Amino acid sequence: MIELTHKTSLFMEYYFTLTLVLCLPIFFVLFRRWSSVNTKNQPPSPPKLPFLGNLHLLDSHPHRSLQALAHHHGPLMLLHFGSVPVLVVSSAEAAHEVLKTHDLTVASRPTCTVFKKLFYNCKDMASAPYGEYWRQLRSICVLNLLSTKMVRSFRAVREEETKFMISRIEQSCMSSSSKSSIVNLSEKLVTLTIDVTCRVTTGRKYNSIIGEDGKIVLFKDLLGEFIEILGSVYIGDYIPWLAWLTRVNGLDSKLDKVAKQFDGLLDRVIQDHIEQRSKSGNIKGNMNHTDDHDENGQKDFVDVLLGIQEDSSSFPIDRITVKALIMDMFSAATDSSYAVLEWTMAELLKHPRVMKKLQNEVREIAGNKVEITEDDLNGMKYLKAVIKETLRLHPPFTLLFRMSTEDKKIKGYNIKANTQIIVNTWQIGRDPKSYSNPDNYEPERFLNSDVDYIGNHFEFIPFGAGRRRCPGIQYAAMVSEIALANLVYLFDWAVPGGLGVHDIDMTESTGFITQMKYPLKAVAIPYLG
Ligand code: HEM
Repeated sequence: MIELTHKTSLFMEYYFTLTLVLCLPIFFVLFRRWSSVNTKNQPPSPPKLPFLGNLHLLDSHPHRSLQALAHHHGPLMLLHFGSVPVLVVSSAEAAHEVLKTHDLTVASRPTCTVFKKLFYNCKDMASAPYGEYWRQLRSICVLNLLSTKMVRSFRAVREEETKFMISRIEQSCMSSSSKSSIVNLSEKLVTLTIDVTCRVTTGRKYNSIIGEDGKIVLFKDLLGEFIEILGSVYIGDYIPWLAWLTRVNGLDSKLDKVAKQFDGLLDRVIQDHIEQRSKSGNIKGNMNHTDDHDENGQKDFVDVLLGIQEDSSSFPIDRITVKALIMDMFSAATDSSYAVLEWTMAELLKHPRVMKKLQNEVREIAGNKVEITEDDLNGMKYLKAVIKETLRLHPPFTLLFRMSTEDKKIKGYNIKANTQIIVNTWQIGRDPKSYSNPDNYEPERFLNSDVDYIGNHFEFIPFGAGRRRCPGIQYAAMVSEIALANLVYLFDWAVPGGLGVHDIDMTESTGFITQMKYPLKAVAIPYLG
C-alpha cells in the first residue's frame, strides 16, 4: 500500500514537471504579449533594476540627474522609483502639454509619508489630493489670505522688517574701524523672511520656543529642520518592504519629533488668538473675515482663519485644518523667498556689471530718500528682470510634483492613472531652445519681454502652472523686491578680502528647497550718496 502511494506520488511529480516544461513556452509567449500590451506606447525608459527600478540613477541633486537622463531618453520619459511609475517632463513644450492640456488629470499630488506626518494627514492645501476639500481650501487662501488686498495690507510689516535687517547691517559696519563689514547675508536674509512670515501668519515673531523636552529651541533651527526633513525620501513609499529602514535610520523618530514640536507651537498660537479675540469681543457674529483690519489693528492669518471657522456660512474648517494651513505658510513662504534673495545677491556679486546697472536704476528712482518704500518699486524694471533671471537659473523648487488620476494619452504615449509626474523646472529654465546663452546670468533677456512667471509661459515656470500653481506669487515678489532694492540702494557690496568673483561657491544645497550650500558672506560698504 505504501509502495503504491509512493509510486503514485512519483508519477504525479513527473507528470506535473512535464506539464510545466511543456507549458513554459506558452507562459513565456503570453507574458511577452501581456507586457507588450501593457508597455505599448509608453515613453522611453532607461533599463531598471529589480526592486529599485531606476532609483539608483538619482543622486543628491535629482534635477541634475534627471536632466542627464532626459538628454538620452527625451523630454517625456518614464522611470520607476521602486514599483512606482514616474513620468518626467523636461521641456517647455512637454510641460505645456502636461500642465495645460492635461491640467485636470495631473492636478493631484503624490501621497507621501513625510507630508502625511508633517501636514496632519495632508489636511493642508499644498499636499491635499485634488478634490472638493482642496478646492475649498484653495479658495479660502486665494480670497482671504493671499488676495492682493491682504498682501498689500502687510506692507508695513515688510517695510519694517526690511528696515530692521538694514539697521543690523549698518550697526556691524559702524562698529568696524573701516566702516565696512563682512556680513553673513544668508543669516540676515533668513531672519528677514522668517520674521515677515511669522508676523503675517501669527501676528508676532518667534526667536525661540520651549521644546517638548523643556529645552529652548531656536525657531529658525526648528523651521530649518522641518524644511530639511520635507526633502527626505521615505523609502517605504517606493519599496514597501523596506519601510522598516526609516525606523532604523532614525527618520521616523525625527519626523515625529519635529511634527510634535510644531503642533505644540501651533496649539499655543491658536489658543492665544482665541483668548485675545474673546477679550476684545471679536467673536462669532461680531466679525467679518473679509475685513482687512480689526479694531486692534492688523489681522493676521490665524485671525482670518478663526473668523472663517466661526462663520457658519463658510466652508467648515476645524482646528487641524487651521494648523495645517499655517504650516503651509511657514514651509512655502520662508525658505523659498530667502533662497531667491540669497541667489540674487550671489549672482550680483559675481556680475559687478549687473550690480552697477541695478544700483543705478534704484538710486536714480530713489533720489535722496532715506530708504526705498514699496511705492518706489513700480518703476524698477531692471530690478524685476534681475529677480526673474534668478528664478530662471535657481528656481527654489527645482521639480514640480504631481500625480495623474486617470489613464490618459499624453503626446501619443499611454500614461496610466496613479503615475507620479515630475516637471523639471530647473532644466526647462536652462533649455538652449528657449534661451540664448542659457547658463549666463543676463537679466536683460527679460527687459522688453512679455514672459512672466505666472504660469503662462512654459519655458519659465518657477511658480508652477495650472490649477496647482503657487498662490503666493505676489507675496513672494513683494518681500523679495523691497529687500533687494534696499540692500543695493543703501550699500555697495564686494567679495570678502583676497577672493575674486569666481571664488563665490555656488554649490546647491540638497533637499526640498534649493538654496546655496554654504552661507553667502559679502563686504557691506554703506553708500553715502
Ligand atoms: C519665491 C518664492 C516661491 C516660489 C518659487 C514658489 C514656488 C511654488 C511652486 C513651484 C509650487 C508648486 C506649483 C505647481 O505644482 O504647479 C508652489 C505651491 C504653493 N506655494 Fe509657492 N512659491 C513661493 C512662495 C510662496 C509663498 C510666499 C507662499 C504663501 C505665502 C506660497 C504658497 C504656496 C502654496 C500654498 C502652494 C500649494 C498650492 C496648491 O497645491 O494648490 N508660496 N509654490
